[in-house]
Amino acid sequence: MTREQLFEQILKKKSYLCVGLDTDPKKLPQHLLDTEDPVFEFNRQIIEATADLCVAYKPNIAFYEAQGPQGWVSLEKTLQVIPENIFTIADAKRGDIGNTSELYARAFFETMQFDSVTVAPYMGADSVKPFLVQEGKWVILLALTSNAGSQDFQMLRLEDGNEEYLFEQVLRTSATWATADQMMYVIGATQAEYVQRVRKLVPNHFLLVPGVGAQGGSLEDISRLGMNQQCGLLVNSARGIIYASSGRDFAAKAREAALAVQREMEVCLEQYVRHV
Ligand SMILES: O=c1ccn([C@@H]2O[C@H](COP(=O)(O)O)[C@@H](O)[C@H]2O)c(=O)[nH]1
Repeated sequence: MTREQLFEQILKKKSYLCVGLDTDPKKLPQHLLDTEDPVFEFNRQIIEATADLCVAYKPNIAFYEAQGPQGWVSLEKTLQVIPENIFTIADAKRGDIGNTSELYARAFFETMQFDSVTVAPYMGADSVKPFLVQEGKWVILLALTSNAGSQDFQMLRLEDGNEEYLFEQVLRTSATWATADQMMYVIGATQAEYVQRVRKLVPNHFLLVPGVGAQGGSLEDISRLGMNQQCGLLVNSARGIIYASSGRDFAAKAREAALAVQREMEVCLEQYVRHV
């Protein structure tokens, strides 16, 4: 999917919601446990209930890997039921020496047909570039994450005369590896106060923003400070949507939660994106 196609979907749905499919077998509604593949059945119903309200789905790969071979089967089946025009993100946080990264890229872009994969920047250019060779596929690079530990390295000040934060150096350097048509960045919703610094370095890139909902980040703040004229944001919520209810009504309640976010997004789009 291209940046323009993604923006078209955002305008059409008046939404930049990414639903996180962080499906924990321990949290599944009781009545699904008798089905052949409860994780898939849960995802299928969540997707059916939310597909018109979101523009992306982001399964966090940990939830599937932890289940062994059956987890990979559930993930593959889930990918098959995501409608074509919805952007898919493998939140896998990969990256290794070049030849290993090539195989990670093959795993997520060929064996499984994801549109994008999250990648850690710590090993540098040769660990990221193998994910950039396939047209239409995206790298989403970790830049300023939503967790408290982001302070440990990402917020270190560099003694380079500019006193930049390390995350700013990551943005500056990695922006030379790929254009805004192939690279996005993870910026936590809990980091809204730094988003203007991010936008100075990468004004046109899409930002994948986790951390609203369960982690307490503000959708309004991140939208006001982080939007560009093509929206430029995919805001993820997982637990706040998929676990809105643990009962038989889980899909209907997930829809209600997604709808509430989409309505807030519609207002933000009208306010902050000029040609909406
Ligand atoms: O900085 C980051 C990077 C990734 N995540 C992932 O996003 C979701 C958030 O889930 P919620 O339930 O909406 O909190 C999850 O998969 C994280 O691993 C992040 O939270 N922060």
